[in-house]
Amino acid sequence: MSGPSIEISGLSLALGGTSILEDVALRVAPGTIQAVVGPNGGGKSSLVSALLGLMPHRGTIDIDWPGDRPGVLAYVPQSLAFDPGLPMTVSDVLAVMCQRRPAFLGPARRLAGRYDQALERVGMAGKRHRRFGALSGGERQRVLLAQALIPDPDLVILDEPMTALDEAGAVIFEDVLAGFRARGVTVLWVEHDLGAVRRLADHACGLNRAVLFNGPPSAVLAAERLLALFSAPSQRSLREALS
Ligand SMILES: Nc1ncnc2c1ncn2[C@@H]1O[C@H](COP(=O)(O)OP(=O)(O)OP(=O)(O)O)[C@@H](O)[C@H]1O
Repeated sequence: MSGPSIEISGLSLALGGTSILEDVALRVAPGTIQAVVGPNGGGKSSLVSALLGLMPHRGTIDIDWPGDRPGVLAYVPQSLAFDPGLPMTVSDVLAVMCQRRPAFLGPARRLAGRYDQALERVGMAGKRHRRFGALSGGERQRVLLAQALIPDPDLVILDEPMTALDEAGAVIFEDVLAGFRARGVTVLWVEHDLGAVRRLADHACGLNRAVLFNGPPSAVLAAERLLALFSAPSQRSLREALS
């Protein structure tokens, strides 16, 4: 199965009485890599949470899977809230994130063989039995990326997956993304590295409470738009100014 399309319309979300997202509309075509860029606190992770069904919101999010059944979704979180003292191995963490059966029973048989393969893909071969809490930040990030490869996803949601990755890790990430593209996986990718977005995304959406722009990176990531996106005091007036 190839990836689904995503249609977000009229999405508004408030937290603690503060408006976080306002009337967000975004269409992601099947099998494309859609980046979401914007300033800290601009609502990118909140958009991801709404997409994952984790945050109450107004408006609609339609994921249109090809075929007659929903496909497989993988999610790479921005970070994992984790007590580094917990006696959990890399394998345990993969089991917690990739399967419904309790992690203490070990990996589901159907997935067990894929752990080593996924860890090797992200340059973590042989580290399956290491304590997760003892890994470096970049190594943990690689494990988070590896867990998204295990279920063979049709839709992948990445929330700042390059954070903490070194140069070799960034090359691996780019290769993983190329693999998703080749398989027709739909990717929604929150990212701060605008150079990577320019190189790798099909479309880039500028989000700061509202969508300020969306289109091919070469067309929309121009200096004046980025300045507006990252310094805007009033998003509504900017959106009008940019349209
Ligand atoms: N539970 C909450 N209650 C109140 N405000 C919240 C809550 N969670 C997030 N926020 C606020 O919502 C806003 C958007 O946060 P979000 O994490 O979506 O931004 P972001 O664009 O992903 O930022 P970053 O680039 O820093 O990761 C922030 O101002 C944040 O403080």
